[in-house]
Amino acid sequence: MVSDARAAARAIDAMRRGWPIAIAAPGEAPVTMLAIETADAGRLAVFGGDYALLISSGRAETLKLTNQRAAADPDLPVVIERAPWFDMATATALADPQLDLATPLKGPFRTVPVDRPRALAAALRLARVAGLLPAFFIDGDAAPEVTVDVADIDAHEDAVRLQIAVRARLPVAQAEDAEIVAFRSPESADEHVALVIGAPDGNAPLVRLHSECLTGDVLGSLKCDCGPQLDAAIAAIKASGWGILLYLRQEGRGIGLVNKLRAYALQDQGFDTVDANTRLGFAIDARDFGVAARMLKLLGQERVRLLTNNPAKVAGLEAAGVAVAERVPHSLPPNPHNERYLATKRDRTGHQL
Ligand SMILES: Nc1nc2c(ncn2[C@@H]2O[C@H](COP(=O)(O)OP(=O)(O)OP(=O)(O)O)[C@@H](O)[C@H]2O)c(=O)[nH]1
Ligand SMILES: [Zn+2]
Repeated sequence: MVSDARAAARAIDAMRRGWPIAIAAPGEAPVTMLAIETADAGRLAVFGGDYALLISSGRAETLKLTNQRAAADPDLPVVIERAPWFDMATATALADPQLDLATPLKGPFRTVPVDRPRALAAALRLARVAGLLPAFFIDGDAAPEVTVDVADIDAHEDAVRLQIAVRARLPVAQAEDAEIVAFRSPESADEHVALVIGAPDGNAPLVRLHSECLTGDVLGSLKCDCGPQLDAAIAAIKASGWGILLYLRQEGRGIGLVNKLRAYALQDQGFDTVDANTRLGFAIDARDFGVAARMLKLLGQERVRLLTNNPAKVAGLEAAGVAVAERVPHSLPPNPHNERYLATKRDRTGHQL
């Protein structure tokens, strides 16, 4: 099958509108699916058939529905066999952890062996990219709006076709001698940008990979350290002579704004940042730093000094062919609202604070 760069984008659009799609993987029968979050009783009736339910293994673990699996791996899907009493409310309770504590899950549910692992895992990835809860009705008889091949979904997430779209001078409050560079790829609507501060001086640039955080960067949220880290990164780069801030459109560590805010709502119920992601059915960190490496290479930089406390950022750049000559710590004083968040990063996600 010839890869169709637009197929994944069309499938994402269809899922967000509540339309059925199909995913095909080589050697597997195609899976027809309807995202639970955007479905309703009418759409489910049209989807019809003897549908089953698809959730991630992290979500299944939370619901104690694991498929004879030892450890939760968010990439491995779990399929729940159709029961005659299934309806929208049942599916919503499986998909959305908001009511886990308030309303105990009804059952019994029976999981069945996963017969099309690649297509089903790709569905969960596509839901994350679409910013939806990773949960689907599958195997209805409705005709899909679009059929997407797993190769198209891989291409959608691959930065290989990323290019510089435009460069312009952008004096900013902390650095008047800055230039903004915007990047685009044909597959993805994400427009990542780089802020190049100062002029190359022969030394490896001081680089910061900053993942988008609307609440912290724009609204001054005290729940995280993003806003102060952003300001301090620009100041540190300016003070170092020259360097590059990459502003990556990876809101919520790659799960999107709405899903991050769902995680915040779970944090209001007492779960920490790690458990909140797992309860939603996502990986703890869904980011791929290959895109950052590609941006640095397009800017001619294959050796950097990296401002971070996160070893995964160092490893991600190195794996994608950008040498990290030095890791420069980037910690800011905690406030009463983000103390626990920072402690969780240190204790559960390996941050070197
Ligand atoms: N899913 C989720 N994302 C969050 C939460 N709090 C902050 N974020 C996101 O985490 C990202 C911020 O991480 P960064 O500061 O880039 O990186 P880091 O992994 O903390 O590593 P450092 O380089 O050491 O700062 C942003 O995309 C935020 O939106 C949360 O509770 N849940
Ligand atoms: Zn933040």
